[in-house]
Formats: sequence, structure tokens, C-alpha cells
Amino acid sequence: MQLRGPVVAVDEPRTVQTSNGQSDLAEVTVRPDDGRADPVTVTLWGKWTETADVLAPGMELLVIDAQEKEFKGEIQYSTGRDSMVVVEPDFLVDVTDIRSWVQCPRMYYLNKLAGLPLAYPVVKGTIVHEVFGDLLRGRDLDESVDERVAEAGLELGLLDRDAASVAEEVRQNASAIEGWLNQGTLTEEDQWRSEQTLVSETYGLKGRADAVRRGSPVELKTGKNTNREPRFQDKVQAACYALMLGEGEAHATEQATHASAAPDTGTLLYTKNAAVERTEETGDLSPAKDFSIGPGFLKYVVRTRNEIAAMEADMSVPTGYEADAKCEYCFEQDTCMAVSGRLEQESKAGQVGRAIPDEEQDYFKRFYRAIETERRAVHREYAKLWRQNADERAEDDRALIGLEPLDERELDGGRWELRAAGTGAVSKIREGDVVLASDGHPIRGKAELARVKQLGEEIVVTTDEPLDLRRLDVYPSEIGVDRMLTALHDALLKQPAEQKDVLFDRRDPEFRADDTTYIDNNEAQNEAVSLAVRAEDFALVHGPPGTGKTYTLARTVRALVEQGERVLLTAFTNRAVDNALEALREQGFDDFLRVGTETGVHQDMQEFRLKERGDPSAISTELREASVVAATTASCGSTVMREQEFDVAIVDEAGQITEPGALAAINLAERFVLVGDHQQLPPVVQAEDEMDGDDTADLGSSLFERLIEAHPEASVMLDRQYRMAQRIQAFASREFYDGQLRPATGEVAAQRLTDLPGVSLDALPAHLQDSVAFVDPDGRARGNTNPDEADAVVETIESFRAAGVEADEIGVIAPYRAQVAEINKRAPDGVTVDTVDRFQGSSKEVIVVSFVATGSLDGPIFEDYRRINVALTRAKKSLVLVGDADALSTDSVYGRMVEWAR
Ligand SMILES: Nc1ncnc2c1ncn2[C@@H]1O[C@H](COP(=O)(O)OP(=O)(O)OP(=O)(O)O)[C@@H](O)[C@H]1O
Repeated sequence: MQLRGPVVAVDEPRTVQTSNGQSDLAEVTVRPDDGRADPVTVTLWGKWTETADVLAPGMELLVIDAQEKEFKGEIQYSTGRDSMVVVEPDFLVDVTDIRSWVQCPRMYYLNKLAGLPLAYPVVKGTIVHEVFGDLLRGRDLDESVDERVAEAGLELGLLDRDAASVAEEVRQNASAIEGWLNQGTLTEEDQWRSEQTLVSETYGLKGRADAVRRGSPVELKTGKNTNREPRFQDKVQAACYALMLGEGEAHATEQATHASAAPDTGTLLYTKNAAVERTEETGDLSPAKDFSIGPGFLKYVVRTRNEIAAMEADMSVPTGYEADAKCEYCFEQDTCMAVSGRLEQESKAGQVGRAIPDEEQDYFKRFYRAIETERRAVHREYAKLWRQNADERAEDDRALIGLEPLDERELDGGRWELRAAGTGAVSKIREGDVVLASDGHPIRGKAELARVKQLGEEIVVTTDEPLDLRRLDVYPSEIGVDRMLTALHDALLKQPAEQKDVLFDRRDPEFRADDTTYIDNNEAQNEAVSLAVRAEDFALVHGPPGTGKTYTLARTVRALVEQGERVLLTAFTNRAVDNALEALREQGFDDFLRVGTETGVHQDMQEFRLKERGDPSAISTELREASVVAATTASCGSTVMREQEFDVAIVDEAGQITEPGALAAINLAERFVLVGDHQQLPPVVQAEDEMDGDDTADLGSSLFERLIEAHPEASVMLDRQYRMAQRIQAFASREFYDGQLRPATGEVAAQRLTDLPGVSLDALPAHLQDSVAFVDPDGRARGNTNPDEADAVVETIESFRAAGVEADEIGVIAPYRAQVAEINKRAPDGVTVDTVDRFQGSSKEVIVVSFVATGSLDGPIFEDYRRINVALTRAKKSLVLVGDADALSTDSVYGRMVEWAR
């Protein structure tokens, strides 16, 4: 039987005398049935007491194959011979993390903190792995090596490597693989497959096995190993995959016990063994080393995984004393000592260097906590893959279900293209995304990581192996949180102290004197460009809706380039990055380089995109020498971008970016300019509910907001807007901008619908003739929808259409996705219906807002008053609010809004 629930108490392990001699035990009290049942005691025997050592109340415990016994009328539970004990099973520990943890827990921590560096052995290792996969899929060796080396062109170039010598080295490694494969093993019956993504809902593991042969894991290592046995940490890694493969097998054959279905051997392939000189090296030079995986080893692996899960649950920092690793033989010793010294962490290796100041220590701890809390929210997303059923996933917009497989086709290079008929349903999945494709269940069925090529009536994805395409699931990613952590590390431990001074309020930002005029028709914009150009540390540009932020930003880039500065241009979204480039182009400047993926970058900017494939020296020179590099803040944390240096970083949409997210960009430059509006959308934090006040404040508010409050003298507010008619902007100006926002020109202020060709006001019903209108359909909210409101919205749209307004000039904003779907069902083609978040940064001639709520409000409908500011400032000529006036009037802000609109 399985016992699962939160831990209530953990007793100290003790030793008792049993009929089989002495044995250790620890008693743990849990509330089974996910905490719904009364507490019971479970006795963990033998080595499982090591897991009891790391357990704490509140953690989730799973005992697989627990024994149940009645003793004096009370049911008692204990571990038996086949039991497995899993701590926090919903927290998926990465297999490569377990591998570094067994070497030294501190190494695990350092890797997590500092991220992957751009280093030749890492890049070469990746190429060899890819070639391995290609060979397994039957590709020609030379073709594969040339192709994979070319794909790594940018990284190799930045490392000053040339393609020919890398290809030679890769070929030497690959010959070990080829030799081994050619021993007659690669046949159909052998059931080979490469790169299998594995997720275990039982043992809380995730990872990607290099290859699987006859159900057993094969791991590739690009180093050498002249011992007969594989390295211990490599065996641990292979055993993790064995455990997960066993679980998959058990699901497929509906066996109850997973561990017994696990393969009992694993293979390690040390490719460098094939390249060493046999005359100089002694020992076992065969690349392939098999080992047997017994039940005891699998349990050891699970206990090790438990140590990580428990440490992550209480967010403690490992010291290195947990392992008997010898620091003096460790390559990481210097880094370990430096990090320990600077962050004042206890460490087995010791400490060197001076500790960073207290306020920075504090900052590190606060943000570390907040980021790790956010990581746990990502892990809850993973758990939804098996905790929610298909309908719930679809309802949550996280899956496309009920697809009908159409056909599959093998592509050049051995990958597959799968097609299925869609159902018309929508989800968060977008073209270009990497998702989990499955034949029905993303974890328990056959599943593959897939890249989405096309969505719509026909759905097309590419995968490593074919399968019946029946379902696509969002596959959560930790890359965002990983990068935030690395940015935090880089900001505090790599940046010079003088640069940090202004961030920690030890010094005020400084400005040079200069009175050049950059923009002659808008004083605030001119002042903003000037401030940015004169800044020795940073400048802040506050741009309310439609005030020409993008225009000003583009002018700033040009001014900086004219001074010979190298500029990094970034924004939170790809769209804003491309908009800024478009504005630059309109101003006659196109000497920029766009860094981003093919699917992320707008069609119009593809010609400026840096291609990562090709001749190393040519591509890397292109990047190194570009005077303007444009990328999203998320990609500023990539290994490639982390190698770049700039004079100035300009960050657009800065109000929407978490503080560590912004650090990723400003770490790369000596000075920075933040452009944004903290009265519009704040950073999106998934773990909002879990974070206590302080943590949310840390991730939920932007660096822009913190600095503009601390240093108003380093900011300029753009106060003239080029978008809205006077009447439309009045409420937002008063409510959110102290009445300072004004139309830039008389034309902007006085614009009317009749300015649009073919539109006649007379054709509109009287209540829609004013540029701001309020419609109360007296509807009733049902959950997150309000069908009567949806009807009123559609009727309003029809009136505007009848008066001659084009469908694509009309936008509808609703607070919930359910209401968006409700309206979309009935709205005419061409009208954009969406949530506020998707409307930020855009505008329409006519905007209709649906508020949904009826009765009395228990909080701002759009989550946050900043969202209503965004919703009300998208319209140029006509804004119609559709809502329940009585309900809205129960809130003071909405009450004033109704007064204004009626
Ligand atoms: N100084 C100016 N002179 C003339 N036109 C301007 C000026 N500044 C901005 N504009 C025009 O006003 C419009 C809005 O500008 P822009 O797109 O830069 O606004 P924004 O603040 O970035 O908008 P959003 O609120 O959507 O981010 C554009 O058409 C732009 O060309």
C-alpha cells in the first residue's frame, strides 16, 4: 500500500534489538490521504532513517509499499523490504543535480547559483551528445559532425575555436561511439532510442537520458575513465534513469511495483578513451562500461534525491560537510572558497575574500528566498501534469486534448514530423514552443518533447521519435528562475563595488552637464534623452500610455551611438524589442543586431537577426562588433549574452520586469536607462499566494519602481500623450498620474470617430456618440463569465461596425480568459478580444471593456488597479465600459470611474 501526506512530527532515530540483530529505526507521524486523514505513525527502518534525518514537519512524505499491521487495536505502518520512501514527491529533482550532489552538495549549490559558463568542454560535450543522438537515428557520421559543429558556430567563435579542429576532436570522440554501435548492436530488435525525456511522479525526478537500449539507460561522458568500473556519480545518474524507465514500464504494463520493473544494468560510454594514446595510458581503455543496478543502489539513489528535496524545501544552504568529498582534489575549490567568503557561508573548503556589505548580504538572502519560492511554483506546474486530468488541463489552458492523429513523416536527420487535426480549442501553447506531445497522457503514456511548428485546424510538431499525436501539454521550465538566480549572483559577486553603490543607496546617481537638444517639439522627451545621455550611473524614463516612450528610446539609442557608445537594447517582450527597432528604422538608423530565436523575432526584423549557425569567427565577430545589440531581458541571461559587455543598457517595459530580471540586463553594462511605467502592469509572479508580504514585494515590484521612488531626481516623466482623445485620457490622468498627463496636440485632444474614413456618428445609437460611454446590461456573473455582458459587448461592436468602423479597429478587453472566450464565440471576425496583459503596449480606435463582476466587489476586478489603468488607456477615439454600475460603485476607484464615464 501507499502512504502519503504531510509530516506532522519526526522522532529521533534510535537503535533497537530485533530478532535479526541490531537495527535503526525512526518514527514519523504523517497525515495520510494528502492530509485529510487522522495522523498515523510510520516506522522507517534501517537506512531510511537517513531520510528521517532530513525530514521536517510540513514536508510531504510518500512511502511506497508500506507494511500495514494491527497492534493492540491500532494500525501501524512501517517500511518493508520493497519499500521506497520519497520526500516531497511533487518536487522534481533534476538527475544531473543528483549527480553533482553526490560529488559534493556544495558543488550542486554553486552550479545552481552561477549557472553554466561559456566554456569549451561544455560546448564540445553538447556537440558530442548531439552527434551520438544523430548516429542512433541512423545519420551519417561526417554529415552529423559538420552540421552540429556549424550549429554551435557562435559559441565556438566566442571561445576562439575554429570549426575544423573542433570537428576533428568531436570525430575522435564519436569514433568511440561508432565503434561501439558497430559491434552489431544497432538493430531493430535492439530497441534503441536517443534522448528520452523522463519525468517521475513517484520518485520526484526529471531528466533526459542520453540513450536507452533494450530498456536500459546508456549515458555518454566525453571525458576519459581508465578504471574498469564507471565513476560513482555516473552510475548514480544512470540509476536514476533506470528508476524512471522502470516506472514507465510499470505504467505501460499496469504493474503496481515500479522499482522491480527497473532495468538491472546500465552502461557508461567514456568517449575520450578512444582518443587516448595507448602507449601512454594504462588501465581499461574500453569506452563502454556496464554495471549492474541492484535494489539497494536504487534505494540509495532515492535517499540522495530526498536530501536535495528536503534541503530545497527548507531553503537551506549546503556546507560541503554533508559529503566526505576531499576539497583539496576539487576543481571548484577556489570558486567555492570565494563564494563562501563573500557571502559569509559556512563551507568545508574554507573561505577567502572579503564579505560583501551587510545590505548586499541581506538583499541576496531575500531574493534567494523569493526566487526559490517562485521555483516551487514552477514545480507545482510540473505536478499538474499528473495531478490534473485532461479536462482540467485543457480548462486551465495548459493542454490541447482530443487531437486526431493524421500522419507522421521522417525528416532528414532522423527527426519526425507529426500531424494531427485540432479541435479549435485554444491554450497557452504558441507556435515555436517546446511542449510535451503524447498519445494521451504526458507522463503515464508515450510522450516526447516536441517543437510546435503549426497550430490551428491542423497541428504540426517535430519530435525525436514518432507517436500517436493526441495531446499537447505545456512543459514548465525552470530556465526563468535559474536565470534570475544567476543574475543575482553576477550582480553581487561579479560587479565592481562602485557600480553597486547606486543600487544600494550608498551614493546618489551622477550626471554630466550638457545642453544638446535632441527632440525639439516635446520638452519632456528631450529632457529624457538628455538625462539618459548625461547619466554616469543610471537614468529613469517614466512613460505613461502613448507618450512616445518608444520614440524617445530610439532617439536615445541614436544619441548614445553618435557618442561612440556600445548599446544593449532590451525589453521584457520580443514585441517591444522589435517595436523599438522599428522606431529606430523609422528614424533612419538600422545598424543594429537582433539576438533571439527565429520564432521569437518578428518577420520584419529577421534580416537583422544573428544566426548562430555558421563560421565561428564570422558570427562571433558580428556580435562582438555590433554597436547596438537588441534582445529580451530573458535572453540577456544566456551563456552567450553573459559574455558581452556594453557601455549602456537600455531596458524598456522596465515596470514589468522583476528586479533580478532587470539585473540580467544591467549586469552587462556600465550604465543603464530604465524606461517604463510602474502605474501599468507589474512583474508577473507565479508564486504570489505563497510569498509572505516581503517576498512578494521583492519579486512583485520592479527595480524601476524602487529606483524612481528613491531617486525622483534621476527620472523624467513624459507628460504629453499622442494617443487618446481628451475625454478618454482624463480619468487615467487624474487617477494615476496626478493630473499631469495631457494630450500632446490639439489634434490628439479633439480626435473623433468621424475622423476615420467612412464613419458617421449619426448611425450610432445616442449613448455611444460620446467618446466615453457606460453600458449597464443588468447582467449576472456566473463564475468568471457574464453572458449578458457578452451580449451587450457584441451588440456594441455591431453598432460601431454599422457606423462604418472596421473590425480591426475595435478591441475588447475582459478580466478573465473565460469571459474572453464567451465574447469570442460571438464577436465578428477581425475584432481582437483579449485580457489586459495581452493588450499592454497596443492601442485601437475603439475599445470595449467588460467588467463581468456583479454584486459587491471583493477586490479590484482586474487583480490590481494598474491593470484597469492599462485597460482604460488603449482607446484612441471611443471607449465603452460595459459593467454593473451598482457593483462597481462599491469600490472607490471604480466608483469614480463610473461617475466619469456616465
Ligand atoms: N515628439 C514626437 N513628435 C511627433 N510624434 C511623436 C513624438 N513622440 C511620439 N510620437 C508619435 O506618437 C505615437 C506614440 O508613440 P510611441 O509608440 O513611441 O508611444 P509609446 O509611449 O511607446 O506607447 P505605449 O504606451 O504603447 O508604450 C507614435 O506614432 C509616435 O511616432
